[in-house]
Amino acid sequence: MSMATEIFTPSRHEFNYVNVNGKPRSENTPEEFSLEEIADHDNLTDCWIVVYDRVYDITKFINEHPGGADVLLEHAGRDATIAFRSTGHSSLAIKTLEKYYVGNLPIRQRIFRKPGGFVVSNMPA
Ligand code: HEM
Repeated sequence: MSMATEIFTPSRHEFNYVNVNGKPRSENTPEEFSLEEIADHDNLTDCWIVVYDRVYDITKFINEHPGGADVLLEHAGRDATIAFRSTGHSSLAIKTLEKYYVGNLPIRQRIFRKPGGFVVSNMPA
């Protein structure tokens, strides 16, 4: 057992999310991407955004967005939660988003969704 594993004793909830070596614990555990890593996906041919602590690869959606490609590219590689929310998107938009879900922010970088199912938004938990 490594030193890190001995020191790190996650709670029951954290156990499902956090990993010591940066890799998913299992196939069922959503992958985690840090804001630093997400920032590399910031262009028309490789575009990720964050909405409510979830990570979306919207590369294939950019040219289909009813609100235009430009507003999405302004948020490429960044958190788009405020823009997404303030535009008053419909439930169809939220459903559309789910098609492009690739993973979550690590716990330490989350704002809305905390271990234990605590959710500070009306987005699906
Ligand atoms: C990947 C994330 C996004 C998805 C899946 C998405 C999806 C949609 C959908 C389906 C619509 C049609 C209206 C509706 O159903 O609400 C729409 C409209 C719109 N979106 Fe987004 N959107 C996203 C991100 C954004 C962002 C970051 C902005 C930035 C401000 C934005 C700005 C707009 C605007 C201005 C419209 C209205 C267009 C019009 O009525 O002419 N969207 N979006």
